[in-house]
Formats: sequence, C-alpha cells, structure tokens
Amino acid sequence: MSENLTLEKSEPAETVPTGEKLLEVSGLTKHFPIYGGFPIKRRVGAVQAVDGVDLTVHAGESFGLVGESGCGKSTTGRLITKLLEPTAGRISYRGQDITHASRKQLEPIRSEIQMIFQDPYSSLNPRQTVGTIIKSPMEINGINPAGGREARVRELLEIVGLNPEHYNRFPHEFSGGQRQRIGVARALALEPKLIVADEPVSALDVSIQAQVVNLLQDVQRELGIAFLFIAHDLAIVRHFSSRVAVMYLGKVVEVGDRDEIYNRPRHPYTHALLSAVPEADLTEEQDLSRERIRLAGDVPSPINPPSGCRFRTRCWKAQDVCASQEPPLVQISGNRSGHLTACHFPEDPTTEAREEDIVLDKALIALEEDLAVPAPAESPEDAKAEVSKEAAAETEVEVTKTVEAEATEEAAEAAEDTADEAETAEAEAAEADAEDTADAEVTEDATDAR
Ligand SMILES: Nc1ncnc2c1ncn2[C@@H]1O[C@H](COP(=O)(O)OP(=O)(O)OP(=O)(O)O)[C@@H](O)[C@H]1O
Repeated sequence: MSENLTLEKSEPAETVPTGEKLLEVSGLTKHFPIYGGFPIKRRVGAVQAVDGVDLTVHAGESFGLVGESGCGKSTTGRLITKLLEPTAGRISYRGQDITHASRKQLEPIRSEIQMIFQDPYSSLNPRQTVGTIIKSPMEINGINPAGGREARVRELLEIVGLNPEHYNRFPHEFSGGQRQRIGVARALALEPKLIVADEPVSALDVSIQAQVVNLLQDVQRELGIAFLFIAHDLAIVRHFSSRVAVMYLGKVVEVGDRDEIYNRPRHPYTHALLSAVPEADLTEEQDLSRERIRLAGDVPSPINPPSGCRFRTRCWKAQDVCASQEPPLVQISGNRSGHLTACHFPEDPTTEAREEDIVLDKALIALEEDLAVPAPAESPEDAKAEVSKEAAAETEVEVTKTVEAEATEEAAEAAEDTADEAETAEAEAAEADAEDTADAEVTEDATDAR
C-alpha cells in the first residue's frame, strides 16, 4: 500500500519522549488455554500469544507496534484496554496498577483509554444511528458536555471530517473510510488520553488509508492524545510513530525511536521486515543495491514456540546458544540510548546491502537438494505400491470434486437469493466510496502541486 500513500509530511522524531509515563507494561503475558480429551476435558496446552512484553507509552506520544500476523499485537492491545485479562505481568496507567482492576476500580480511568478497531464494518452497531453510536460512551460514563451531548456529537463529526447533518444516518449509508471516521469520533467522545488503534486502516481501500492516517495524526498532534498504533505495515508506522517496538511470536525483539529502528536496526528480524518495505524515493540503482531478505516460511506455532530465541528457526545467524538461551531485551553495544535489542548475534548498525539474497525457507532448500540428488531405482513392489497410492489419491480427488461441485451449486442458489438484497446496499456503499475516492484524488493533486 505504501506506494499509494499521500501522507502529510511527518515531523522529525523525538529522540527522548518528554511527556509523563502514561502507560507502563512489564512482563505482560497472555496464554490462551487449549482444552482436549473425552469425556472429561482437560487443559492440554496453551497458545502463548503474548509472552513477557515490556513497553512504555508517554503522554502525547505515538508509539508503533509492528510485526507479522499472529505475533500477538492485537492481544497486547486488548490486554492494555482491559478487554482481556492477562495471565501474568503488570499494567500500570499513570502510576496506578490496573492489571487486575475490577470494573468499579476502572471506572475513573475507563474513559481515558479508548480503542479504535480494525474493521469499521463490524465494529459499529448497524441498528444504531451515527448519533447514538457516538453519544453512547458519554451516556454510559455519565458525561454531560456543556451545550448537550447532541451538540458535542455534531462537533465530533466535524472534527473527523464528516457532515454533522449525517447525525441520524445509519452505518450502512457510509463508506469504509467514513465508518472508520465514525469509529474515531466515538473514541474521541470521552476525551481520552490514550488511544489503542489496532490496524485502523488495514481494512480500508488503499486510496482512503492515507486520509484516515492523516486524520489520526492530526488528532494525535492537536489534541495531544497518546497513541499505541498497531500495524503490520512498516511504512505507516514510520510515518505515524516516533517510537517503534517490533514484535515476534509474542515477544518484543527490538524497540527504539523511529530513526534508530529504520536506519540502524540491529535485530535480524527487523532487518528482514524492513527489507520487505518498498521505499518510494529510492533510485533504480539504490533499489538494486538494497538489502533483500526473503523472510520465507511461517511464524512457528505459538502453542509450542522454539526454545531460546524464538526467531532462531528463521534466522540466518542462529547458533547453538540461540536455542539454549533467550536473549534479553537490552541496550547492546553500538545502540543509542533507548534502543534495545534482544539478540545474541545482532547485525551491524547499518542497513547497507548484503552481497546475496538470504533464503530462510528450509523446506525450499530441502526441495532443491532433493531435486539435485538422482532418485534411487525403484523395486517392482515399490512401483506397484506407488501406483495404488496414486489411484487412491485420484479417487479422493474425485470425491472432493463431487462434494465441491454440490457445495458450489448450493452456494450459487443461496447467492441468488441474497443478491437482490445486497444490490441495494452495494449501490449505496459504492456511492459513498466514490465520494471518498474523489476526496483522495483531490488530496493527491494538492500534494503534487505542492
Ligand atoms: N481468543 C483466543 N483464543 C486462542 N488463541 C488466540 C485468541 N486470540 C488470539 N489467539 C492466538 O494468539 C496469537 C496472536 O494473535 P493476535 O491476534 O494477537 O496476533 P496479531 O499479531 O494481532 O495478528 P493479526 O495481525 O493477524 O491480528 C495467534 O496465534 C492467535 O491465533
């Protein structure tokens, strides 16, 4: 998406955050239990979604949390906003321990921590008007702004770039980008001090993403709200956040201010993530010399993560010690103040190009090796067994195809039934999308002109 972003110019990152410590998280852990067995279900394991995360967000700061899908970013966000109960660790908000705070104990600070969700389609109640959606946090928290709640809602709609006259409209009458603006207005209704934004633009059309990021940035700067900005897109985090933490398989592997992380990454995983980010302003020559690391293969299962360093199974520098000792997240030699890295064999503090590509996919290497070695001659028995295996596989494929064909027929019938209903809703959404896209083009033109 990065190539299509038309983001407003970002200001230089603050090296040392100046605000008070708003949120302090230490050793934060969430293990989701897995139950199995019959007839009596027992706990047979756990998904180690978040495992000992430490991070600090200062007042008014924008802090980015990045990593591949499944590394525990959303779970961290949900733990901080108290939508989930942690298995271990400590969450402190403005010096107050809220790790296991009850509903009643949380009441005074509930309004100060808000969340913006990834999917603007499912996060808004389709049966409520925009006015009701934005007003309800004020009602629940007994907040009565001067001038009344309705006036405040209209004001908020204006702040997020929506027409206050749309107060009585329903979510389906808005495009994705507009719905996310409604989500932002709802989060702002309680004048929060900290907003956890969980992938707030990844579900949006590319042409709309930049507008919503710019809106969030304006909100962050003008209203002085701290953000924990969760994303897998490093280009957006770079633009939005002054400090960044990189997560891998439930752990923070590197944290530091934006320029340190992007210009002097030390953890091999950060290098790999950055090598996948397209840079809009690179010349062709620079682009060719740029480091390319193909981080192939999937993140290992969080049910049984690798011992020691969790990245070692995909790391080109891994040695025996990486399997036996977990590297601590510390300021290693060569790092500036506040730049912490968890690695036994960190990269040099430079992002210069490597000599060759690094392929981390062991399965691919094994396949290439297999192809290079000529296959041993088959005995007649083996050949027969192979033929019957193939025949069995073919029968299985046939069965699957028949089931698939039946399922497709059924799906087609169902689709016909719903098509009429969907057509009306789609036409309305398309109209709204067209409005948004037009806005995006105007922004791009304006930027070009500048
Ligand atoms: N309620 C749950 N029960 C069991 N496992 C869960 C639950 N919620 C999340 N997980 C698992 O925890 C791990 C981390 O999930 P999480 O959603 O936090 O990752 P993420 O980095 O936000 O990924 P994504 O960007 O895809 O949402 C994943 O393996 C996920 O399957």
